[in-house]
Amino acid sequence: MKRQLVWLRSDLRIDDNSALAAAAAKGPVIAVFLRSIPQWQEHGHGANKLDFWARGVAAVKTALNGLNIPLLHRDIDHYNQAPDVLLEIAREYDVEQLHFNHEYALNERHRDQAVQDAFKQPGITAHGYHDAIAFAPGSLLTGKGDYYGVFTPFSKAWHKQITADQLALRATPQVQAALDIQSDPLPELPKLDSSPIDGQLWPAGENAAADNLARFLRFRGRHYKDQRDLPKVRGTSELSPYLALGMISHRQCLQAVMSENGGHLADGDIGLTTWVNELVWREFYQHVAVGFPEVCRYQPFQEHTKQLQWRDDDEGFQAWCEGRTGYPIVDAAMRQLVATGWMHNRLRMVTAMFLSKHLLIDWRRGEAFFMRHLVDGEFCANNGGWQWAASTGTDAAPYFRIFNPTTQSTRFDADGEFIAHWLPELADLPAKARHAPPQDLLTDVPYPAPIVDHKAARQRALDAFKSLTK
Ligand SMILES: Cc1cc2nc3c(=O)[nH]c(=O)nc-3n(C[C@H](O)[C@H](O)[C@H](O)COP(=O)(O)OP(=O)(O)OC[C@H]3O[C@@H](n4cnc5c(N)ncnc54)[C@H](O)[C@@H]3O)c2cc1C
Repeated sequence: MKRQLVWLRSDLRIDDNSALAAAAAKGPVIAVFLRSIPQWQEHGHGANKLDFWARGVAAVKTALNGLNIPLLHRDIDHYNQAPDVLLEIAREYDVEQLHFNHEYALNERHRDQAVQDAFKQPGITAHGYHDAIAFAPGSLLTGKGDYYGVFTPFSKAWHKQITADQLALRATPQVQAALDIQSDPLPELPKLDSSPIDGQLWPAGENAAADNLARFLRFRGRHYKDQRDLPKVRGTSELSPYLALGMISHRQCLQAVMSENGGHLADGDIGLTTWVNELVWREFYQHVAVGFPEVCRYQPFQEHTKQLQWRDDDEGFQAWCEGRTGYPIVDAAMRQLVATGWMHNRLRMVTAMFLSKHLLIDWRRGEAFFMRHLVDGEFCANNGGWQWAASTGTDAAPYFRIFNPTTQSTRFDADGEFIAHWLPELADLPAKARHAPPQDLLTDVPYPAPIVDHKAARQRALDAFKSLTK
């Protein structure tokens, strides 16, 4: 029987993996991973994500080997080397078909098209599967046949049209007869410009992801709506790194919700259905990347916002990066990001808005900084989130909606515990004073005064947006 080659990328799991299931149904399987560190660095990924990725590959290798599926490992510098490297493997190992799951950002789509073209050869083909999201981009469109540029109608259409087939879990391959092919040893990560965070913070692999999901649904899912905005509470799933690298699938998440929620995704427990909505947001931004590919070239979704005159302010940017803005909630969040590779969603919105509105610094600088530190860094969600905050994107926050960081702080970290945790220098202040410490309480405390005045900065941003012509 001819062999099947599965090319793993951001789908590092053996359960519920469309490409792997399809390959295993056809014949003996070999898997391959192409490590593309220079290319991923060009895409802005930093040590945290690269390390998590490497650990994920190690975990999937163990799982594949348990099925007698060998994992080959190749290093390439750039995606344009992928077609040749894959063809060479296909020829060497007598492969009939290459199988992979689609990725939707622009460079990845170009890479995959080039691979598919290269595989149009006698006796050898390549097949891509829509696996990472429920609807293939282009299959969920507005009445006019356009991609959705607004979330709410997208979400309504998603819930209306979703089918049991789309949600059905793909078969896990059976153990196959051993092949006379050894897995490659996995190389160490090369020296990067910074060290990754402690790997124990984010254990990699599908077992860790499944445990996280089970714990979330058991203990926190039903409280999600009430607790998801409170950064000091562990109220969200913390599954984003696992979803970003496919150590768990959206189908596994949705099936688990349905079994907790009487088979429903949109009705039933409000905590669980609110959580489903976040998974739909994830899917929405992946459709946006395909429907509006300019966003993948770091262009604003809202064309007229190209006119915005962003401020050149390296000092302000540095203060934001290092958590020294004098706005405790912003600074605490930035320190959480740098220390853990993750930031709470509410605070991603607050810090992104602070950079793009209060400091009027180009959102792309913030997007890149997030990408460099996030262990869950994923182009579509990160770009979507940043463009939302900067009022340049789909569903953009209207430009005049500018979060007051201090109000956000008193609302979502009422007792200042999150601030005290990440800014221990403020922990001895009375809880209420931690949100906007009065200068007289800071005489012996090494904490800066606010680098901008909220009111004045807000007005500056409003003026900048008002001056744009549509
Ligand atoms: C400026 C900014 C940048 C962001 N960058 C990223 C990023 O690089 N990678 C990333 O996965 N998410 C990003 N998000 C979305 C969101 O903040 C994270 O997905 C979420 O905080 C992850 O925590 P969680 O897994 O506990 O989420 P939960 O609240 O448990 O949500 C479940 C899952 O839904 C998805 N999700 C939730 N919210 C969103 C959203 N707004 N957009 C898209 N998907 C969502 C994630 O996959 C998440 O794991 C960003 C948001 C903003 C505002």
